Amino acid sequence: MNAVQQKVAVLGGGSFGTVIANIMAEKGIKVSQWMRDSSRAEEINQQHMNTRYLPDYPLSEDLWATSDIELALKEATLIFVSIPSQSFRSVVQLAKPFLKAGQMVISTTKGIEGETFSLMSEILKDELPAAKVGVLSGPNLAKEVAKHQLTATVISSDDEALRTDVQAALHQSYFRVYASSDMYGVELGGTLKNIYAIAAGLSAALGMGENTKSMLLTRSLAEMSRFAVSMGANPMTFLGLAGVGDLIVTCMSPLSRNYRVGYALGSGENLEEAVESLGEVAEGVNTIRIIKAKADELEIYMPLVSGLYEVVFNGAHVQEVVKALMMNEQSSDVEFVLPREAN
Ligand SMILES: NC(=O)C1=CN([C@@H]2O[C@H](COP(=O)(O)OP(=O)(O)OC[C@H]3O[C@@H](n4cnc5c(N)ncnc54)[C@H](OP(=O)(O)O)[C@@H]3O)[C@@H](O)[C@H]2O)C=CC1
Ligand SMILES: O=C(CO)COP(=O)(O)O
Repeated sequence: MNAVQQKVAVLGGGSFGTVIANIMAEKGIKVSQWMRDSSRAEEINQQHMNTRYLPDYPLSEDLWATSDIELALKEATLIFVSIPSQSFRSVVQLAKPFLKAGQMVISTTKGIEGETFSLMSEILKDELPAAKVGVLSGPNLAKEVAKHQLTATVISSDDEALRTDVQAALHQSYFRVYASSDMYGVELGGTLKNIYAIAAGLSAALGMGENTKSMLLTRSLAEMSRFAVSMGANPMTFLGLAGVGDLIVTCMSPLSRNYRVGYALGSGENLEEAVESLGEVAEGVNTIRIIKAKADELEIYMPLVSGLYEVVFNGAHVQEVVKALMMNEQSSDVEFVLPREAN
């Protein structure tokens, strides 16, 4: 089907759901955006704004929002789910009675379900066994996309038709969509980098230099790819937009909510205050806890995650943790070239 003839539904009324829906509405695709708050849906329909999540960014007059999930999903062939990981499964369950076999359902969520250690694609497969599943992830700060800053992302799926349909639906003069078949790697890239964005924000608040930033980013990439490979992902995925690309943007931009939580912690706020003052989702906070538990269980070496966990949840002093990290046994640079054990 021609992209413009598709009917698309986006589940989620936050910053990312809104920009994704808006990209497609701007190019004439029929889009319905579902959100639980009917007054916000009215605001999008009448004022063409989402002032809670994207203040100051005018939206397409063709973007239509509703709080009626059945209506939103009616006749939709492509469905994006842009809901924080903690509520993702419950929203998919809400949508389930209105979905048909063979529909394409794509997660844009960068998090893990703690109780089951499921990525969002796994929740989709679990809840909707007859759907075609994909994930969209990459360096995509919602507020920059809303301003039409030139941006690229990745669509990953085993299903070639899904990849090409999403590329066609989202391609814009300011938005490019690259394809991947490593769904697990793409999804883990987007999820894990949130942890290191908290570490980067924290270090920025403490005045780290450029050498330190570079070391932190590169060792974060080493650690996240080590974890992902031990879970079955392809390390080459981490060279792409969904790996190093998303790590760079999230660790360097104060627009990142995870970076902002880290910055607030480094400026002396406690975790509760930092999350409260943000007022939006920062997936990395839960992800630290979930990944730390998994790394301990599987004995995966993740010194940055362990150190950050101590600082964020156990009140350890950053300087002490940093000193211990720096004095650790020296190791291999790229362990896919020189294995750590061989050093
Ligand atoms: N923002 C960004 O730059 C990007 C975000 N992402 C990812 O997209 C996902 C969504 O993030 P984002 O849109 O930014 O989040 P926001 O915090 O901006 O918005 C969250 C949205 O989810 C809704 N929501 C939460 N729980 C429920 C529920 N139980 N039922 C219905 N709606 C619910 C909220 O509704 P309500 O307002 O009523 O509470 C709100 O509309 C995250 O995993 C994030 O990592 C990915 C790329 C970029
Ligand atoms: O994933 C993002 C950019 O790609 C958004 O990051 P935050 O959730 O930290 O704002």
